[in-house]
Amino acid sequence: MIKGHVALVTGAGSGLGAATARHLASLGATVACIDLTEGAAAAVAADIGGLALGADVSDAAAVEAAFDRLLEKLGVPRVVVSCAGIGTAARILPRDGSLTIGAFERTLRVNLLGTYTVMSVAARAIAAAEPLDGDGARGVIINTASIAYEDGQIGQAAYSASKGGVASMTLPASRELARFGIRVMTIAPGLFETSMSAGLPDDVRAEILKAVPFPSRMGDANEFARLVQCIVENPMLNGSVIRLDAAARMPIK
Ligand SMILES: C[C@H](O)CC(=O)SCCNC(=O)CCNC(=O)[C@H](O)C(C)(C)COP(=O)(O)OP(=O)(O)OC[C@H]1O[C@@H](n2cnc3c(N)ncnc32)[C@H](O)[C@@H]1OP(=O)(O)O
Ligand SMILES: NC(=O)c1ccc[n+]([C@@H]2O[C@H](COP(=O)([O-])OP(=O)(O)OC[C@H]3O[C@@H](n4cnc5c(N)ncnc54)[C@H](O)[C@@H]3O)[C@@H](O)[C@H]2O)c1
Repeated sequence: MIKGHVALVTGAGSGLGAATARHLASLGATVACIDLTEGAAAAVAADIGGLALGADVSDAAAVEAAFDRLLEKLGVPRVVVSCAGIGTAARILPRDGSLTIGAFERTLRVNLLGTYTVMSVAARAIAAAEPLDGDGARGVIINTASIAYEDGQIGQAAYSASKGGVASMTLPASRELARFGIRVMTIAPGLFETSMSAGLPDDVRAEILKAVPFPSRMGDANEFARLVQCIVENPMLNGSVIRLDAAARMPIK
């Protein structure tokens, strides 16, 4: 379902998405790279002979338009990996008495609604495609949560809620899309070396790394990409959330 097929990666302009796009291309896939930052997607797409598509995943019309272009240029993607997302750090009750409801809404729109939107548009196209094997497999959708869905820190109520939603969608989505031969899986990464984690305060990152048993380091984006490959290549992986975290459990803050 990789070599000689089309794949779609969102958030492909950076970090885990970029590494996944590159890895799938190295395995013989033709990869469409969606990102809010079209230039970043274009740089990755140019490197791997893929297609760059600029779109905000929280904007359904933009996602549908990007998908229409993907179908026109490359055809139906059989592997869809949603990495697009934002990290939000905001207290429910900051000292200044402000409300952080806007930050919550923005986080849920991108991380949860954006993931649902891409999954919906992709599933519609994949369900109409020819089955690829004796099982009737047509494709696999892999979403990205975070260990914060279970170990959320102070200031991560919005982020953890968004990732908890992504994790919770996995089983019902896999149950519903089974009739179309579409598998749905979620990866919940721990701390990985990307632009997102680079933006964390040094003390926050240091505290988290103390709680990473082995290997006690940040993950490499290629290690995420290799799990994507494993999921695609093993048809028995369906409806589950896989923590990819070196046994980390995040501290309270
Ligand atoms: C990215 C991948 O998915 C993997 C991961 O998830 S990696 C983990 C990422 N972790 C995070 O992003 C952490 C998110 N949280 C934060 O960054 C911080 O909590 C925050 C920026 C929201 C707040 O920062 P913080 O340092 O607490 O500053 P601030 O809110 O001003 O509070 C300073 C002090 O005032 C106190 N205070 C804050 N709000 C208060 C209030 N409403 N009333 C009274 N006291 C208050 C706090 O107790 C704090 O003291 P503390 O040291 O005992 O906590
Ligand atoms: N890096 C980590 O430690 C870590 C850990 C757990 C989960 N995650 C999750 O992994 C995913 C990838 O994160 P990353 O570390 O590679 O971050 P990153 O910031 O390096 O990459 C995220 C990419 O998503 C794009 N993006 C953001 N909002 C978008 C939107 N509305 N529409 C389209 N594209 C958008 C950004 O432009 C960026 O290129 C995110 O969902 C993140 O929450 C990251």
